[in-house]
Amino acid sequence: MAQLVYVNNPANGELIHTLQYDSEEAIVSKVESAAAAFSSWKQRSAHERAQLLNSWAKCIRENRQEIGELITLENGKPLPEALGEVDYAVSYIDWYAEEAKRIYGRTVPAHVPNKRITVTKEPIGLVAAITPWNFPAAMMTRKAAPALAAGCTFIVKPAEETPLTTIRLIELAHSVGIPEDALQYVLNEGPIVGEIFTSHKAIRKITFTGSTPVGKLLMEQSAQTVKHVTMELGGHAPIIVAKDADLNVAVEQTVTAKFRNAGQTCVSPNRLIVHEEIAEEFTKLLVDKVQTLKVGNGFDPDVNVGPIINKKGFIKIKEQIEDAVNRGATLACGNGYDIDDEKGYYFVLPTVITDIPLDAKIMHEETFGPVIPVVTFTTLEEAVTIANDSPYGLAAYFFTENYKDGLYLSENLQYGIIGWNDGAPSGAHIPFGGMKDSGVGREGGSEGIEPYLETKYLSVGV
Ligand SMILES: NC(=O)C1=CN([C@@H]2O[C@H](COP(=O)(O)OP(=O)(O)OC[C@H]3O[C@@H](n4cnc5c(N)ncnc54)[C@H](OP(=O)(O)O)[C@@H]3O)[C@@H](O)[C@H]2O)C=CC1
Ligand SMILES: O=C(O)CCCCC(=O)O
Repeated sequence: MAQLVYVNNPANGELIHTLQYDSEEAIVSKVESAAAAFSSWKQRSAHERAQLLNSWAKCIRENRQEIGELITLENGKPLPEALGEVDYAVSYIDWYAEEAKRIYGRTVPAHVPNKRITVTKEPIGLVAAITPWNFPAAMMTRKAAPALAAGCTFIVKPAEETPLTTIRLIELAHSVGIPEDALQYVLNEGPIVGEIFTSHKAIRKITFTGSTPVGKLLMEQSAQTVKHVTMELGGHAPIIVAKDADLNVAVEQTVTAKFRNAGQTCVSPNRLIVHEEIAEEFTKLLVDKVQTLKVGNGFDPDVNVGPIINKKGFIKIKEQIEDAVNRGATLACGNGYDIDDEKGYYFVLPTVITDIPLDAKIMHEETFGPVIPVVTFTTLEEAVTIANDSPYGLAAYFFTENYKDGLYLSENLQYGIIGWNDGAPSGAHIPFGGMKDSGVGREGGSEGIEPYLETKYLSVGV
């Protein structure tokens, strides 16, 4: 009997759908058919690939409500956020449909008169993706759209918590004419699929979004077949609030950035580093705002913060809160859970922690939950030291009205994405990715198609 995948609603634990795992033989066979589809897909003109991507985007827009509801059902995020994710996911397809037409080569002046030198770009081949549950639509299109635009074929393993969104997006792609073999999904446990993807020679690139330990493992495994990799891994974003910051803007943007997706976002702020002279006022404004957030089922129109994806995620959050309290921290608001272990749902009240020592776990480990600690600083140098004291380097934010301080912070924060008076810097048109343990490579922007291309150099003697 084939093993089953049970997809449950994280807001109430109810079973939504049951799917069958692909056997290992079936996964290999899908990989091989996707590899075989490469020669014909890459021969389609860039304009034809772009047209097919545009048709896919149009079709997703026509089914926006259905996909949004699917995301809320299997991921738990509030429906308006899920619909926003559908728009965000489509924006990657729009962007790369256009970028498909701008894959330029160049001619190079030769060093001798009797040579002509050209450099061209070619699609890398079959790309395998492993995606997480926190943005089941956007993390898939952010990888599939540039791959298909470049002329690569694509196979994806979605997270076991949220496979339905991926499956539906792929069905829609096929319905508009993207060839079935060129865009496929597989279902099985992460380690099993990871092993097959990384060892199979036909796969030329692995693109992954997920935890840092799994990313490191995939990089190690990919070394055996010298695959290209893009790794979008964990984060531990600081927010620095300078004493001249517009506090209302800083609070508004902190709350939006922190509590979307119940804090389960790699660019979610994980530490607030606030100037000592404004810390009391800022914290009061923050706590007042956080206490207005309503936690519950994402289909309830009043709800702002949905459930935690699963028990493992909940335990990590609870341990970080308990560790902070054991070290003498104060819970300025929050401090509550609504969980049912038997049914399988886990809600965490939005929590602000103060009086916390710098060596507390939450100050160093990714939380992936609706909890944020506040620490204070005296000088900007000290704020930067605290902010950079992390193995991660994905996103950092700061709020200041002072131009010189802003330049100092943007130049000294060791992070790939910087938001200056901006808690929402993401977009299909910008390069998203991190430094240090947060990963390798960039997704989005003109940078996001390069990793799907090989460079070929032709020297002609004349
Ligand atoms: N950068 C980001 O955006 C994300 C960061 N995280 C961080 O990771 C923590 C744990 O979340 P979790 O979902 O367990 O993250 P994982 O990294 O374990 O899962 C992400 C994806 O990787 C797959 N996977 C797991 N193990 C392997 C493996 N050995 N080889 C190949 N693929 C694998 C998963 O498959 P399967 O579902 O089958 O296990 C899933 O599709 C979170 O609390 C958060 O801190 C998590 C998700 C996204
Ligand atoms: O959390 C992630 O996995 C990536 C963040 C996706 C949302 C964004 O692009 O801001």
